[in-house]
Amino acid sequence: MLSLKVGLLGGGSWGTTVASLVARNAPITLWARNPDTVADINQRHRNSKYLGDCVLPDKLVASSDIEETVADADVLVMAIPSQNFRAVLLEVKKHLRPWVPVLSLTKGLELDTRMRMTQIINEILPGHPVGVLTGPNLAREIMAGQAAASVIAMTDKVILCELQKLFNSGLFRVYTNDDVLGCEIGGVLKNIIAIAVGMGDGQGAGDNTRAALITRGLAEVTRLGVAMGGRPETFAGLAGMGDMIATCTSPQSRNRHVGMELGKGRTMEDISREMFMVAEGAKSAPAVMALAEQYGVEMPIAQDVYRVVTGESNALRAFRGLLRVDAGAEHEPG
Ligand SMILES: NC(=O)C1=CN([C@@H]2O[C@H](COP(=O)(O)OP(=O)(O)OC[C@H]3O[C@@H](n4cnc5c(N)ncnc54)[C@H](O)[C@@H]3O)[C@@H](O)[C@H]2O)C=CC1
Ligand SMILES: O=C(CO)COP(=O)(O)O
Repeated sequence: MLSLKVGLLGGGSWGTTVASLVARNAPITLWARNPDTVADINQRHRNSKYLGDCVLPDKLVASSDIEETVADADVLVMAIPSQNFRAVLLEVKKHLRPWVPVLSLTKGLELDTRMRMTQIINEILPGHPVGVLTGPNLAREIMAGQAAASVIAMTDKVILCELQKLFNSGLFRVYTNDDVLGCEIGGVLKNIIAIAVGMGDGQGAGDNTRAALITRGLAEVTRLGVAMGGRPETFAGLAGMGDMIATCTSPQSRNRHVGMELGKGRTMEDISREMFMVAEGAKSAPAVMALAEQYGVEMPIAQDVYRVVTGESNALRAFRGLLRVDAGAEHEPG
């Protein structure tokens, strides 16, 4: 057991899953804003709302007191959806000790500012080492004890290796990477492509179509990621291709689910009304398109997803539109 104390904020599916992984290696407190979730975790070792009947480790302690969770933490982990991330971090700032590493699990951009979560952390908590944990990691599968791999990215190599030990276990292999931007943006952008794939699947598209969308989707994700400063090989790794495959093909993915429902002709408003979990791709799409414009990168698939989630177009038209885009050289020079 490591002696580092971990505070994790966010009592949803992924926050609870990662807290359960860490509980094997180090003492951890999970902060959830909903007192029923806190009671469920502490008394029944379940998070029934988000993870059904999955049994959580006895050692996992939950709290509804953010100060208690953060004040003596040696490491802070953020599992708060992107549009609420800043507000929670501002609350944290009052209680966190200096230099404590802060790790984001969140796969979205802040809509108003187009900022990545690590940029928000740097702005609000300057001086704290900042990183991300990301990869093909569907929460329920991991809770069911299935093997998975992930990437932890941070520029400080010494802290990175210490943090790797917190999350790594037999069935959850954690690799290290120093390309924070590439890993983080890979996790954001694959959600948009998963919506596109869902839109196709919802209309009964075939396996060839799905493979084409995933592959061409990865090409445009890589173009934007590299233009922003990420490394090409990151997008061929777990945080890029790996997460793209898992999210675009799994019935467990919330982003793909949103796409499927759009593909069946439903509106975003209708779909959101029924969902209590976050689908980050739908929220981040406008910020992604703004970044594509800023960096002068063409993203025809993301552009169509953007038009559909904002109600400017519908899934059927989007698909036809994609087929009309001229097919150029597969690999652009440069
Ligand atoms: N579920 C998964 O398999 C994975 C999710 N992620 C990412 O992790 C992040 C969190 O996702 P999930 O836990 O799955 O979402 P979720 O929808 O299951 O849960 C979100 C949680 O955040 C809490 N929350 C929202 N706003 C809050 C606020 N202002 N203060 C306190 N708590 C607040 C909600 O109460 C809820 O407990 C997302 O960015 C997602 O893309 C990453 C990898 C896997
Ligand atoms: O990020 C994820 C898997 O790696 C989870 O994807 P969804 O948010 O689409 O469920």
